[in-house]
Amino acid sequence: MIFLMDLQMMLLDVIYFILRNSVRVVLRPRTKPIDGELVLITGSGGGLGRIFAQEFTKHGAEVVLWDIDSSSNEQTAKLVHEMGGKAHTYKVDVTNSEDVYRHAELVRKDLGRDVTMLVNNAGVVAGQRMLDCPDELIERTMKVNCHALFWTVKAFLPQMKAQNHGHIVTIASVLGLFSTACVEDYCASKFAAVGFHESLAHELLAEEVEGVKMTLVCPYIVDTGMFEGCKIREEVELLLPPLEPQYCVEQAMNAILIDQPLVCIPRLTYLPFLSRAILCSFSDCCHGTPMWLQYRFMGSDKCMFPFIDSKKKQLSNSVVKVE
Ligand SMILES: NC(=O)C1=CN([C@@H]2O[C@H](COP(=O)(O)OP(=O)(O)OC[C@H]3O[C@@H](n4cnc5c(N)ncnc54)[C@H](OP(=O)(O)O)[C@@H]3O)[C@@H](O)[C@H]2O)C=CC1
Ligand SMILES: CC1=C(/C=C/C(C)=C/C=C/C(C)=C/C=O)C(C)(C)CCC1
Repeated sequence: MIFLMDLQMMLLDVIYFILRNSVRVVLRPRTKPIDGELVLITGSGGGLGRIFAQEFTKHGAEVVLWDIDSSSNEQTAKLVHEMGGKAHTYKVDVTNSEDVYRHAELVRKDLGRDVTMLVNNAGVVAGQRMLDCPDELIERTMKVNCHALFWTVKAFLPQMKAQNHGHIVTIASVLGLFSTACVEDYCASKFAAVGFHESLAHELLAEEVEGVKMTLVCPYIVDTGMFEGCKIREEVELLLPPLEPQYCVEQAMNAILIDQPLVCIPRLTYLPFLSRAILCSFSDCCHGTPMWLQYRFMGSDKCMFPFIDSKKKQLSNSVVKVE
């Protein structure tokens, strides 16, 4: 009897949730104020990380900038200062747990308060065919894109939980939701990042920690140079051009400010995610199956080939320069 009542309650809650979210799509919910929040951004020395620093500053937050490269990170801080914002830079290798814990303590001491929002943005890709790729490069991708999430969350979540206030943002990728050829290291690490993020979100819900929010950001190709050369069929590219970095960050900020749990950018990329869930089990990744036919039609089966070639060229140019 209790089971049936619980089932009925659950179904009513699901219907209420779907209706509420349908209304939210039309009438955008109010954004939360973040002035006064202390936002830590990893990989802030360039690309999306730098723009996140500027956008959080626009909204009145104070930013802590962690990057492995000090000079590009100082550049980001300079841009923030020019906007009248407050930025604090630290040279941190997020793959090194000791380095992360030590710098987390240092931030707490230097600023006299806790980080309230964490944006895990640092990311890398090997850009080589798996069988040609040195083991260290594969390991680096796993460490930066996945292991680092454990270290930073372990460093900052306890205070967020203690104050029942905070927000954890994971910059994953659409390649954490569906995959393509020749980016095995990247897809493995981003699928792992998605799994990590989702499990943590479940943990906070199960523990009824309502004040700590989580947002998973899954962008399509962004024009930052990281995936230079990656190309799908021209006609499809008209519908799905690479994203402008500023647009990508603005969309992510909108999602963060309304506590949205997941955002795929652009929205059209929810479709391949859904189509994978419906059409594909792993065994469907074979010649002639619906998934593969779609990939081939859209040129997404070989979209990374020109990217790998351009990385190879970059590598051989830098070797020639060193010689
Ligand atoms: N560009 C794209 O097409 C897409 C990117 N993404 C994701 O968005 C995020 C940002 O990407 P994007 O801005 O394009 O990439 P960038 O390469 O421009 O920026 C990444 C930053 O992370 C830093 N970084 C790398 N390793 C470490 C480390 N061990 N410790 C601390 N910092 C580190 C880099 O420093 P350095 O330059 O010195 O290596 C760099 O400043 C990544 O997670 C990426 O996977 C998601 C979807 C699409
Ligand atoms: C696979 C695939 C597509 C192409 C996806 C590409 C090219 C994604 C690139 C993403 C990157 C570079 C993410 C970085 O984090 C389409 C056309 C959407 C159709 C469905 C299947």
